[in-house]
Amino acid sequence: MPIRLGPNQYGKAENRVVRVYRDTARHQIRDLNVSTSLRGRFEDAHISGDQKDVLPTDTQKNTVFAFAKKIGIASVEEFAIALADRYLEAAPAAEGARIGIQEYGWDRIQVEGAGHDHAFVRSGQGVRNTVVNVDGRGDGRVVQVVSGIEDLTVLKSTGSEFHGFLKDEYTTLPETHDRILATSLVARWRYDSAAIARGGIDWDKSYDGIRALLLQRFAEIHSLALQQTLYGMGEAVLEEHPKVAEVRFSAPNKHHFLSDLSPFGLDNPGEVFFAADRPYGLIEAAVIRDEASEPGNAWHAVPGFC
Ligand SMILES: O=c1[nH]c(=O)c2[nH]c(=O)[nH]c2[nH]1
Repeated sequence: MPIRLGPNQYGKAENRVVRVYRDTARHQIRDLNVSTSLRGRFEDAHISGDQKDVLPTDTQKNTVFAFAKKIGIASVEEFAIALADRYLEAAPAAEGARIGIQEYGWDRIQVEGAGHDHAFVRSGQGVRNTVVNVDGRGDGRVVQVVSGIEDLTVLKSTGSEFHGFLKDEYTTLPETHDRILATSLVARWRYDSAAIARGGIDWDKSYDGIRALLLQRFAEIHSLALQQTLYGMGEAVLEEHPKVAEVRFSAPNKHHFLSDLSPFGLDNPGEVFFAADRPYGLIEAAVIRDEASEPGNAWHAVPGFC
């Protein structure tokens, strides 16, 4: 029976590494969840069981911690690219490496109006992430970076409408000119591969700017649908960040239904809502620059995006 090995990759998932910078009394920390994967010519490992080409996942884990000390974590993107390059150097059978990182933010605890030197509180608004794919080695290698934010829960209590939609015999949804709009946003943006190759991207600054812009546009756009809000947010990112080639969103529409208080003789002009858990609308969209570079493997194994 003709049978062959299909797509495969292997690595160490969810290495939780915390790097403390303690060169001065004012410490800094970076708190990461790093998942590594190698892909390439690994048929022997699967078919005959010969592991000569396999750089163990344990070694991949050790490299994450050793690199956190040796090169530090300037940004999740830089750290991921350095790890990918290292694995490709160490494992000749590997043709590509994928490094996914989530970063948990920590704010300084405020004590008497000042941020404490070494006590932190987890920042609660969205988890930064990146997925880096490197194919090949040396000058000809292709580096793709998709960075983003997840679990960014936002709500506006007005400035959102939904009407004029298609109706059939099963439609019961009332049209509304004033509703709550809320979502737990996942946004990912792909950097142009040519811009990455030229270098000089300030990854942390770019992340901070895009995050702030997404929030600003969510607040400012008078929404006619979550779809239109997402498009407007993506458009703003592409306009202000020339090194970004495309933005993709996955946004659950966290429905807030007006509670019917009429049985109790009470009116309810948009004041009391039932926050439904499920089902939820799931709105997903990509906003793409016309002359964007080809994505190549950029979206490799990034689930949840159309
Ligand atoms: O912003 C929305 N988009 C939809 O597609 C949709 N569908 C729905 O029932 N409510 C909403 N809201």
